[in-house]
Amino acid sequence: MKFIATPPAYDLTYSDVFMVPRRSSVASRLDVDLTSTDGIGTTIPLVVANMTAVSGRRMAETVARRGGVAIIPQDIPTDVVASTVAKVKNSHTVFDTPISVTPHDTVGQAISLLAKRAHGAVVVVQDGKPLGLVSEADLTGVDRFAQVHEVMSDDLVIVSPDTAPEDIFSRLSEKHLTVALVCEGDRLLGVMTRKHALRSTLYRPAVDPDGRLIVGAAVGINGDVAGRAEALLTAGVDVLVVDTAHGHQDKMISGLKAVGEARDRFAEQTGRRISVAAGNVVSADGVRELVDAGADVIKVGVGPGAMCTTRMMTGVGRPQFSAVLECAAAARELGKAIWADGGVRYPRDVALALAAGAGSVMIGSWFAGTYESTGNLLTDAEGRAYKESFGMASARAVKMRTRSSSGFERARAGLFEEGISSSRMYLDPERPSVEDLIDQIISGVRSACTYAGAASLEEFHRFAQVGIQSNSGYEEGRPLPAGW
Ligand SMILES: NC(=O)C1=CN([C@@H]2O[C@H](COP(=O)(O)OP(=O)(O)OC[C@H]3O[C@@H](n4cnc5c(N)ncnc54)[C@H](OP(=O)(O)O)[C@@H]3O)[C@@H](O)[C@H]2O)C=CC1
Ligand SMILES: Nc1nc2c(ncn2[C@@H]2O[C@H](COP(=O)(O)O)[C@@H](O)[C@H]2O)c(=O)[nH]1
Ligand SMILES: [K+]
Repeated sequence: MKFIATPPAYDLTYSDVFMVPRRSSVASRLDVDLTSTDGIGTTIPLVVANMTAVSGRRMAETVARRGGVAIIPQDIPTDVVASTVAKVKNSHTVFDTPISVTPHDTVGQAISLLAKRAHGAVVVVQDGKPLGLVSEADLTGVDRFAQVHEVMSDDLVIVSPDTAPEDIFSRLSEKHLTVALVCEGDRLLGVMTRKHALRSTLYRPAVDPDGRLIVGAAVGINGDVAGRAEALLTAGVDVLVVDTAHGHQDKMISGLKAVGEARDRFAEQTGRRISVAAGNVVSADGVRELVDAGADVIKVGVGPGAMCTTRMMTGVGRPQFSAVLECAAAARELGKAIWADGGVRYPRDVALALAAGAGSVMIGSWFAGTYESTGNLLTDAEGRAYKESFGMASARAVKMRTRSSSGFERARAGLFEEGISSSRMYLDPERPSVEDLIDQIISGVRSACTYAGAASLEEFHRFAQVGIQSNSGYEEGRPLPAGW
């Protein structure tokens, strides 16, 4: 990446910068390969942040199906992470996991399950065999105690797993239906919507050497760090993340070394070396020390996160574009990669982080407002759907994390909060699913690459030309849907 003019002496955020197009020989946005350069195995450069309000099983399987990876947070007990990993590994790599009810379940039960998936349908199944489908329209205005077989539709599109996505799309379009049931014999394997059919030709799932979806998990720097790392490796995680607010500290370095040793033992036993990510830091020195202590990927970002109050509480942190640029260069010199963690609100921010040299971009709060995040779907007084989100250093998260300590210690730890305990992340009615957000981000990034003449992320980083803009420069780029 190069600046088109001498950069200023102060640090820059994503909003401070823009990219200038270059002559391109990349004929189509579909010709851009977005495989991450971080070596984790993702086919798009997106990582879901290890935040309790964001990253769980549904998020993990959905994102991995499109080529990214989710990190299960450090506050989730190890046995729960193990069962989450097992479920993700058992999920189909192409078809979405259905929600099913039996014919005699109630309409109320079906309604409560609908919001668990973005595809908007519940399959009525008896003895493993699908009998019908219920969608929101079938359930609206019906007595909650009615049984689903009374309202279900039995006009179904049933396809075998080897049906081409184009065929599934056409069969659904002909019948004006949204969801196809994918069955092997009588057995329901999964579901595919028209949009899923399109997506399955645009994305490649992120899979492990056995062809199963990948998922990561985090470990903090307190307690039995090596013990948790060993248990997570045994559970089958594909990436381990050693995570704390101030990653450039002694306890991180010793914890990271212990995790690296556990990883190496696991590699000796199984022949598979799992990558370790660690952070957060915002300086080249921090990167070098964490690489030295055994990290393959360095997590970069102090203070940019949407739930994060660190900069306002402490004055500490660094504008994220400059942090990513410096840390990516330091990691690259050592043959390692970084993740740009936090502060991403638009596809342009993802593109700029990749231009600055990030291997992948970590997103938390933006994905909190989706069907797939962990929280329950709530509605406000105006009927708008939202999920509750909170920071991992908020008093709420600290209380959870210190649940085994005394009441006194928990209360004292709660005083050191550096995050928001409760915020509403509204679902975008146009893009309520994390897959919709991924579509938007990835189309933006593909396009950014072709403007730079890049057919891969490595080329994008090499070719990108970046300028500095004023506030009015940024404002000029914003759409004005309501006129002026
Ligand atoms: N990227 C970011 O900007 C930030 C991210 N977070 C996220 O919040 C989560 C919790 O992280 P964390 O608060 O580190 O909690 P942890 O539970 O991981 O504990 C952090 C440990 O580091 C010690 N420590 C020393 N200096 C600091 C410091 N300046 N800030 C925090 N801890 C310090 C703490 O001791 P003691 O409590 O005795 O001081 C404690 O033992 C993580 O997921 C992290 O990524 C949190 C803040 C900033
Ligand atoms: N200072 C804090 N940082 C936090 C907290 N919870 C999460 N985080 C960091 O934010 C990113 C995600 O950023 P986002 O803008 O996409 O939401 C996450 O990975 C952490 O590094 C917190 O409570 N305080
Ligand atoms: K912030």
